[in-house]
Amino acid sequence: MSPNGALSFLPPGVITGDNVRKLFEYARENKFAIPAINVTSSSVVNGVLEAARDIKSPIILQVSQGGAAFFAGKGLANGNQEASIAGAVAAAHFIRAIAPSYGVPVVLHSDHCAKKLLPWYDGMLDADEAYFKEHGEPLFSSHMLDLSEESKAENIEICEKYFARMAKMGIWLEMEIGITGGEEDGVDNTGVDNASLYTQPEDIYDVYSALSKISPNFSIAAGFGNVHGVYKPGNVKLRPELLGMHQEYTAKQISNGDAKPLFLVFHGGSGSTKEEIATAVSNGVVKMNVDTDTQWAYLSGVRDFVLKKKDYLLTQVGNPDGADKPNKKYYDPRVWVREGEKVLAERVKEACKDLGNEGRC
Ligand SMILES: O=C(CO)COP(=O)(O)O
Ligand SMILES: O=C[C@H](O)COP(=O)(O)O
Ligand SMILES: [Zn+2]
Ligand SMILES: [Zn+2]
Repeated sequence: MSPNGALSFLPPGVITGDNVRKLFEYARENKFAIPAINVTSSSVVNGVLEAARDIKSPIILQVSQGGAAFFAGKGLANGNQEASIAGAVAAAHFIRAIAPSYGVPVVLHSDHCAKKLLPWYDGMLDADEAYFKEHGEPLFSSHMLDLSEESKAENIEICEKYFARMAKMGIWLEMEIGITGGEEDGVDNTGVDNASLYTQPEDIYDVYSALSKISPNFSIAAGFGNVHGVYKPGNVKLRPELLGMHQEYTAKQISNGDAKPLFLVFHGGSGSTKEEIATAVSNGVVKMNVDTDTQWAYLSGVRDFVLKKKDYLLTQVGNPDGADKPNKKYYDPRVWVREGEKVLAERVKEACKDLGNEGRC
């Protein structure tokens, strides 16, 4: 652990621009990483922020396209990504309003955006530009483009186009090359050929070389066997040691003395072993995404409460303490939703500890 307050140069609340790069540089130098937790409601946001505050950890909150639509409300039409745009913007404003109260730096990010979802991305960038006009910084800290299903040339070309627009506001870009298995935003990659789950060092260098001409503020989600979700151990193996090879290859090409020039992102963090996580971090992973395990944690808290208090939850009035006893204090969402938040917060703390992110600010 670094001395308390090592990241005190960062303000509490949502950080953008150079501050995001400084955070990732500091993490890469000091061999730790920051978990990125998918948030789908204000309750999930609060549970994650509470955990980060309690153990003095910087934190990344991210919305997926589906998670953003949920934030806006599943009752809204989303045919043209309107709910995903409105929900992402609403989540961002909520997080911006509340994050300073928790006293830790927060990176506000959007998750996978495949080619067919670019209208969602455009909507978020419009919101960034409007916010930038008024406040001199973007609404979000960073966004992810995931063109990993397209050809490498098209992937890089679309990234360059968007990154030029983002760089004007100092927005960080996370891009993906090599496919994450499992499922994301309804894109089913469960049957994808194993070889495409492991990104090649030459491909990473091509990305680095194109994007570094625009701005240093980008990271690469390289496939090293990553899979979204938690499954029985199968035939795909996580190989975080490959990331060291990527660093070496790019370092050799640019030969400027920088041994670890890449900022790398670990997708599919749920279900990974402590050892896999540590190896990834030692090879320059600065961000690890965790969704499935935090979903499970939240559910576990609610489920255990409901099962334990079942006899207080079957009728509005009447429980083991008396036929006339009201059950309001058990079915109030502030009681049972809170139980989900508590277990979620513990899982977030575990992710921070696994990544060496505890006590950093
Ligand atoms: O990579 C993720 C989000 O982009 C999260 O993956 P898991 O759900 O496997 O943790
Ligand atoms: O892409 C993976 C994340 O876990 C987001 O999942 P989601 O698309 O179901 O919200
Ligand atoms: Zn992907
Ligand atoms: Zn992912």
